[in-house]
Amino acid sequence: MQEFIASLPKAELHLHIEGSFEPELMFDIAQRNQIEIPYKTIDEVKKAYQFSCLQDFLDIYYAGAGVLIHEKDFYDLAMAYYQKCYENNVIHTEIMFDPQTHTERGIAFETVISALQKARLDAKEKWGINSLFIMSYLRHLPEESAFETLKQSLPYKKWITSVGLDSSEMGNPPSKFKDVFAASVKEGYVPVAHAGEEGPSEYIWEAIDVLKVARIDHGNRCLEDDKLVNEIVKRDLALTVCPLSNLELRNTDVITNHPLKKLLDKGIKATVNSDDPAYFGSYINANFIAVQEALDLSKEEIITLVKNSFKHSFATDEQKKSYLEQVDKVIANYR
Ligand SMILES: Nc1ncnc2[nH]cnc12
Ligand SMILES: [Zn+2]
Repeated sequence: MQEFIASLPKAELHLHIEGSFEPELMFDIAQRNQIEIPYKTIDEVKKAYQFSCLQDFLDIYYAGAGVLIHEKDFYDLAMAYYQKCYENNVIHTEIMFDPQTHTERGIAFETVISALQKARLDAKEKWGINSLFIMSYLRHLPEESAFETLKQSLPYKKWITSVGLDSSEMGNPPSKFKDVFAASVKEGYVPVAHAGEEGPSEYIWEAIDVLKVARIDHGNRCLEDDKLVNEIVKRDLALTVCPLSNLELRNTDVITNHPLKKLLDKGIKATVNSDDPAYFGSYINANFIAVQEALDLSKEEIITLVKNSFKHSFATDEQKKSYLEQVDKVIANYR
C-alpha cells in the first residue's frame, strides 16, 4: 500500500510555504543573515516542536519565518518544498504564503512574490511541477491590514490565483474579513479560508455564506452539525484536510480517531494535505500512509482522495483531464 500511495501522482491543496521551512535550511539562512535563533541543534528544534494547540505552533512558526529577509531566502525555501513535491510525486500544488508575516517586519511584498515566482518557473522546468499561489490574510490582524496586503498584491495579480485566511482562528471569525474578501473576489482572486480547524462549525457557515469560499481549509468540525454537512455536500465544496497537523496540534487525540473516513462516508469531498510539513515532521505521502493505516482505508478510498484533490484544484479543465489520466495510468498497473 505504501508503494501504491507513493506511486500515485498527487495534488497538494493546503500547504503553507513558511511551514515547509526545515530546521537545517533555517540554520543556514539564520547564519548567513546573522540572526540569532533559539536552537543550536536539531535535537533542540525537535524538543521545541511539541505543540499543545494552534497558537503554540503559530508562535514558533512566526519566529522561524523571521529569519527570511532576502529574495534568495524565499527562493531557497520554495525550492526546498518543490524538491519534496518531486520526491512525493506531487505534480500540482497550490501554495499558501502569508505576506503580512513578512511585510509587518519591513520586508517588501515584491521580495516575497518575486522569489516565489522564480522558484515556480524553475520547479516547472526542473521537475515539471505545476503550481498556483494562494495569498493568505492573517486573521489575528485587523481587516485594514488585509486591505493593505490586497493593495500591495495588485501589481502581481497575474501570479496569484486565490486568497485565503489563516492564523489564530478562535475569536477571529471569517465575518471579520467580509469586505476584504468581497474586494479580493472583485479583483479576480478565488476565495478559500481555514475554518473549523479549532473554531466552531459556525465559522464554517460564515466561510461559505459570508466569504463564499470555493474550498474549506480543514473544516473537520463540520461533523458537529448535520445541516452543515448536507450543505457542504450539496454545494460540492471540498475540504483540504491535514491529518498529521490535526494530530500534532491536538485537534485529534489519536490518529485512529481522525475524522477523515467519516467525512468521506458522508459524501464530503475530502483531500489529504500536509499543512506545515517541516513543523509536523511529515510531507504528503506520510499523511496518506498514516491515515490509510490508522483508518484502514481501502485502495479505492485512497484513489478517491487523490482524485478529489485534482478535481477540486484550481487547475484548468485541460490540466485536470491530463492529471486524472495520469492517475488512471498508474492505477491500471496495479489492477
Ligand atoms: N494549521 C494552520 N492553521 C492556521 N493558520 C496556519 N498558518 C500555518 N499553518 C496554519
Ligand atoms: Zn493551514
